[in-house]
Amino acid sequence: MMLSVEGISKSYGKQDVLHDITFTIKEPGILALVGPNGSGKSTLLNIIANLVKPDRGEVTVLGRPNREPDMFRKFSYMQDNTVLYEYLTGYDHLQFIAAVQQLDKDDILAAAERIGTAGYLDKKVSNYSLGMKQQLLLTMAVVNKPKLLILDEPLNGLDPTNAIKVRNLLLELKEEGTAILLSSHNLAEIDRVTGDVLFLKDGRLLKENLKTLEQTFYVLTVDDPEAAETALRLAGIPITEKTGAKLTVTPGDASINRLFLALDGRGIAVLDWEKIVLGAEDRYRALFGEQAAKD
Ligand SMILES: Nc1ncnc2c1ncn2[C@@H]1O[C@H](COP(=O)(O)OP(=O)(O)OP(=O)(O)O)[C@@H](O)[C@H]1O
Repeated sequence: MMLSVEGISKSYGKQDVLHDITFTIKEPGILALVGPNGSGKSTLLNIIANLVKPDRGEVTVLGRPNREPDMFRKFSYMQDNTVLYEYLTGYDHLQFIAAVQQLDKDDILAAAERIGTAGYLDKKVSNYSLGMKQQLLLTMAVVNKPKLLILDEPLNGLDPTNAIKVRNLLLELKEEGTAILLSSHNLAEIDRVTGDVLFLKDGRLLKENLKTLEQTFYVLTVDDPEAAETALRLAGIPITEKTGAKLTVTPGDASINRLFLALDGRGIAVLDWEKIVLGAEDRYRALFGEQAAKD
């Protein structure tokens, strides 16, 4: 078990920010945390990292309570850039972490090369752009090669080139056996790195796997829509919409082959077809509405 979050609740005064949040990460992979501004994403990540105390609930990291003093060695938490010191260099920041984590200079340089910060480590953070700060934070998070990596908005402020680099890095880390929990507002990027999404709504979690078959639709254009409707119903394949010659079907567990066979068996010709997989943004709109999607 990489991470277990069990019954976490947190209020600030009368405001119920998190209500009985429970989820686990059992194996290496990427899990995204999504919700509108102020929905409690940072509060939840801060609680997991033991920076904020919950009112109720337990967090265990790699099988041990997150409150144990040396737990900071086991996982990394990338917060926003307010944790950086403007008057120190990037190297100073990494040296501090290396001292605490008992790492050496080679570890620092390897992480800096990997993330692309090596060229400006000797500059003071006050001279960094938003994207450079973001990359330094990421270097600080990966330098100890953690098994569990928690990232709060890792793509903030990155230009497309660096966003692609970070995306590839996340996918590489996953392949190397890292479990990653990240919050992000960039739903298109989430679709590119994972289908596992936790949506935070009104203090409660909705766990979704966006790559499941319920998120997959086929839009078929057929020569005889009435006969096709009957054939698909008989085959137990649900039709969610019918407009003229176009049928939208959700085959569920049924394969696309079965769908074609059901039609072909009755001599119905499929003139055109399109596969549509709903992503994080579609699901976000359905849960939070159009307004929230513009946040
Ligand atoms: N220390 C605190 N004291 C009082 N209220 C707080 C505190 N920290 C957070 N809150 C409130 O809790 C709610 C959730 O805040 P949080 O920062 O966790 O949201 P978020 O989902 O990370 O938002 P964003 O996407 O804008 O970063 C907000 O209404 C915020 O005002």
